[in-house]
Amino acid sequence: MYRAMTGTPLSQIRNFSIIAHIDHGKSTLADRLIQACGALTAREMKEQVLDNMELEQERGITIKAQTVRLTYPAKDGKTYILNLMDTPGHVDFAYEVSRSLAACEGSILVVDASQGVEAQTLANVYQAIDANHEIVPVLNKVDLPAADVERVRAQIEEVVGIPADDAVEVSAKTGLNIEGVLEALVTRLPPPKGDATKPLQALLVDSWYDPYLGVIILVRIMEGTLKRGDKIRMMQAGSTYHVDQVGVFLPKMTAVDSLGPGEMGYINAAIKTVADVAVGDTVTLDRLPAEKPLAGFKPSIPVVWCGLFPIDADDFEKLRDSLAKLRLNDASFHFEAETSAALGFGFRCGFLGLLHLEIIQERLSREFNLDLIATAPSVVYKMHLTNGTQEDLHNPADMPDPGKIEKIEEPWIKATILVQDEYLGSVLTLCSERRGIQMDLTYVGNRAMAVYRLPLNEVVFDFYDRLKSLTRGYASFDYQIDGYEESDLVRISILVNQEPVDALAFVAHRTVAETRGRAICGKLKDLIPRQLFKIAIQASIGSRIIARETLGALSKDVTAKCYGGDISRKRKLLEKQKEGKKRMRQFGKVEIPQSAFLAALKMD
Ligand SMILES: Nc1nc2c(ncn2[C@@H]2O[C@H](COP(=O)(O)OP(=O)(O)OP(=O)(O)O)[C@@H](O)[C@H]2O)c(=O)[nH]1
Repeated sequence: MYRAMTGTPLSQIRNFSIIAHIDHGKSTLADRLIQACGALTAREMKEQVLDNMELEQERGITIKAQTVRLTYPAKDGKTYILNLMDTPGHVDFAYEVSRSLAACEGSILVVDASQGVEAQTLANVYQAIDANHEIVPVLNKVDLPAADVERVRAQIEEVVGIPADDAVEVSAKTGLNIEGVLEALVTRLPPPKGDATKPLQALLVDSWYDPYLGVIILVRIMEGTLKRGDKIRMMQAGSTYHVDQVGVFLPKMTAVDSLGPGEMGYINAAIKTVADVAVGDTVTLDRLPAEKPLAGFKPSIPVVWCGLFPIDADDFEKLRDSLAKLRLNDASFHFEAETSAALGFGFRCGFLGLLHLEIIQERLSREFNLDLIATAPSVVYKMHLTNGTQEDLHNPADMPDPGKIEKIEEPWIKATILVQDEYLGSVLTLCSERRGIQMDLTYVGNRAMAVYRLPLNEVVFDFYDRLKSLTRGYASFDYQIDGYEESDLVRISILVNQEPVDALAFVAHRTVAETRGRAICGKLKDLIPRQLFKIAIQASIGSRIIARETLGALSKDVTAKCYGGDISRKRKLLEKQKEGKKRMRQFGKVEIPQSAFLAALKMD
C-alpha cells in the first residue's frame, strides 16, 4: 500500500485550482503539470486524463471537478505536494467551480494569449477573489503567431484588475515553461493552515458513484486527521459511516493511512447513494465531533426544468432506471414523475442550465438508447396566491387560474457579454428584445463589454444560440442568477383542434404574449401534417383566443403514386409511413410530429 508522505509540513503543501474561459487550455495545462511531476509516464499519459467521461472528451468540456496530487521537487531543494482541483469551464457549472475554489488557497488563471480576456475569465476570477484566493495569471498559447502577450497582459491589469507583470508565459501544447508555473505555485501561493490535533473538519467537495467501490466522496481536510477505520459523521445530514478506505489521486486512486490538514483525498465508507451525502457538508469524527460545521456553500438549485417523455410508452420504467443511474453521479440533477394529458407518463426534470439539460438528454439517448420528447424548458416561477400561500411553479401547464394568483415573480440574471464592435448593435438589439436592462457598456481592448440584467425566461430557450449566430461565434457570454422580481406574466395555451396541448403551454410577459402566440400558431401550421379534415390551431390566454391559424384538409395516400402491381414498393412506403407515425403524438384526432414541440417554441 502507498504510504502517505506523513510528516510533510503544511509549508510544503499547495492547493490550487485552474480557472479559465472555455478552450483557453485549462485541461491541456493540467495534463502538462501532471506529466512534469512524473505522476504518469508519457506512455500512461492518455490525452486529457482529467476529462474522463466519454461525452466530456467528445465535447471537449470538463463537467465533473476532479483532483490530482502531484509531487514537485522545487528549486529551493524542498519537495512539495501540489493538489490540483480541476474546475469546469461552462457557465452552467459555475456552482462546481465555487466548491472547487472553496477547497483551495489559490488559483492559476489561464488566459489564451491570442484571444485575451473573455466573459468567463472575469466570472471565474471574481469567484476566486470571493474565495480569498491568491491568483497566478498564466498567458497560454504563446506558441501561436497570433499571441499578443503584452496586449493581454495589459487587459488582465485593466479589466480583471489584478497585477500581471509577472504573469507566466507558457505553451501548454508544446510544454514551454511548465516549470515556471510550478515554481510560481510554490513561491506565490500561500500554504494551507490547520492543526492535525484539533477535531476533524473536512469539507465535502464532491461525490460520485464508482461501479466497483460504490459512493466515493472527495474531501479537503481543514482541521484534524482522518484515518482508515474512523467512524465519521456528516454534520448537517447527521448520518454516520465507517471509513473503509482513505486515499489520494496520483491521479489513480491510491489508498493512504491517513489524511491531515491541508490535504485533499477521497473516502470510501459504504455510503449507499450519492443522494445520501450533501456536497458542502462538513465531515467530522463521531467520537470527537467538531464544535461547528465549516461555512458551507449554497446548495445547487436547478434553474431550468423540462418534461422528458418516452416516445414509446413501454419505455417509461427504462427511463426511470436510466434517470436514477445518471443521478448517482450528478446530484445537481433532479427528476420527479409527471403525467401529461398529451404525452402520457414521463418525468419533470431540473437542470443547472441549458447545457446541463442537453448533456443529460444526449446521455439518455446515447448511453441508454431512449427515444424521448422533451418539452420546452421553463424557469421556476414563484407564485403568490390570493389565499396567502406561495408555491414554486416548475411546469407552465400547472399554472393556477389567473383569478387565484396575487402576483408572480420570475428569476433574473446578470449577464456579461464581450463582443467585437461590429456586432455590438445586433447584440444590444437582441438584449432589448429580450426585455434586457443595460447596466454597463465599456471597452476591453477593441471589444465591447456589455453588462445586462435579463429575465432568465428570455435566455433559457435560444438566447445563446442566437447570440452565437448574430456574432458569428465571436461573442463570449456568462451569467449569474440575480434574484427574483415581480412581473406581468401570463400562461399561453396552445390548442390544436380545440384540444389544449399541455406540452406546448408556456409562460411569457404580457407585452409579448400575442406576438409569440401568433408566431407559434404560424409555425405549427407548417409543422403539423395536413389531415383529412380542417384543423384550428389556436393560442389562448385563459379563455381568450389571441391567435388562430387554420390548417386545410388534405387526403394523403402515400401509395397513390405507385400504380401498377409493385407490391413491395407499396409496402415499403407504408412501412416508412408507419415509422414516421411512431414519431408522432396523437392529439384528439390530430397527430403532431415530435420535431414540432421544440421547433414551435424557437423564437426568430
Ligand atoms: N497552439 C496552442 N494550442 C493550445 C495550447 N494549449 C491548449 N491548446 C489547444 O486549445 C484547445 C483547448 O484546450 P483545452 O485544454 O481543451 O481547453 P480547456 O480550457 O480545458 O477547455 P474546457 O475543458 O472545455 O474548459 C485544444 O485544442 C488544445 O490543443 C497552447 O499552448 N498552444
